Amino acid sequence: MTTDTPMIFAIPSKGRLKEQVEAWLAECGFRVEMTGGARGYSAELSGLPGVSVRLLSAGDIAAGLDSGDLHLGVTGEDLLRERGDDMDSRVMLLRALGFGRADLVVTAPKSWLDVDTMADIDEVGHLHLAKTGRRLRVATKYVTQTRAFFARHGVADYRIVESSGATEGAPAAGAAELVVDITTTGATLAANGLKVLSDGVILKSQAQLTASLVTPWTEGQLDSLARLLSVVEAKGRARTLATLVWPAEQDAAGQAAVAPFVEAGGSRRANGALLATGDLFAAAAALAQAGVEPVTVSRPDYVFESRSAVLEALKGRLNGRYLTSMSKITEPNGA
Ligand SMILES: Nc1ncnc2c1ncn2[C@@H]1O[C@H](COP(=O)(O)OP(=O)(O)OP(=O)(O)O)[C@@H](O)[C@H]1O
Ligand SMILES: O=P(O)(O)OC[C@H]1O[C@H](OP(=O)(O)OP(=O)(O)O)[C@H](O)[C@@H]1O
Ligand SMILES: [Mg+2]
Repeated sequence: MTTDTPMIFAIPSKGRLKEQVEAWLAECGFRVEMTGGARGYSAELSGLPGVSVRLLSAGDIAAGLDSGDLHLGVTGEDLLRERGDDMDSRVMLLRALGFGRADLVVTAPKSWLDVDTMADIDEVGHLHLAKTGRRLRVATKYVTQTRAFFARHGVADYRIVESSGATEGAPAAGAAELVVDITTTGATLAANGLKVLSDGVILKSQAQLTASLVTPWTEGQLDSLARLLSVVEAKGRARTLATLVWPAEQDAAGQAAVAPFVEAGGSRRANGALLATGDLFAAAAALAQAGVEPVTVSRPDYVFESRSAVLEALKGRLNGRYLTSMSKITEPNGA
């Protein structure tokens, strides 16, 4: 079924996530076709009608999912969590995409030799306040997550200095004592003489395919999501599996040899099996041992399954809450 109002799907228009998102979509077999010219900010996905693609900054995608202006988007989990401690009530993370990885961390100057943990920060905070009458300053643009993390560790004697760029330079510039920022290679922290506290990892972030729970979803829009998700999940599954094929006349011996691997997370095929790639060499050895040959191995492009647990979980969360009046969600039936 095609919808009259398309599902709105936002992807990064710039920055470090842009190319990786485009590569991921291409790998799934979708082409992003710009509508309104190559320099426009709207597009369609080839082969997937009913989806309107918007190109936005990663930060705006998090905001649009949170406000309900978008149905679906790809952005960093760090940016989503920054929308509020209660963000899980407004958006649902559908799938971690394995790229755009960055850690949100609490850092202190390397020269603070006695400081290694959040408990040390608590102590230093008290001392600093007693000695100077001022609170320890923490430079960050991740205010929400910094507050929640410091509270969880019982650290109260600090204040946040909001920073929107070059945050790691704050201590050297005399603008703050501590820094909370994201790091990937650690090069920026090292260049600024900062170290990550041993219990200072606030979030291990990566790009997430995310649905808004506050936008009204029609049945047709959920159908579009179902099609997109089935392809994305089929591609993800394919990456973890390999197909083994052996001669028909040796099928009984072949199936017996791979039975333990099928049980551990594979499935039988006619004259072959679909197995976890991690089991591949052990299975090949078992087949050789049983005298089954030749065995050919290939990687599937997609492995489709009829149900998506993630989609059913999303429907469960939407059920009766934000659906438009015309649409009705069928409960996942146990059949
Ligand atoms: N090394 C990194 N540095 C910064 N962001 C990274 C890094 N690796 C992954 N990311 C992720 O990329 C996203 C931010 O991307 P980007 O800076 O392009 O977007 P933006 O913040 O919306 O744009 P702008 O910084 O221009 O406002 C975040 O989710 C972040 O976690
Ligand atoms: O651990 P690293 O590999 O060194 O990467 C982390 C740094 O990269 C990003 O800055 P960016 O260059 O995007 O500048 P920004 O501060 O303007 O976002 C991020 O804010 C960190 O400063
Ligand atoms: Mg940035």
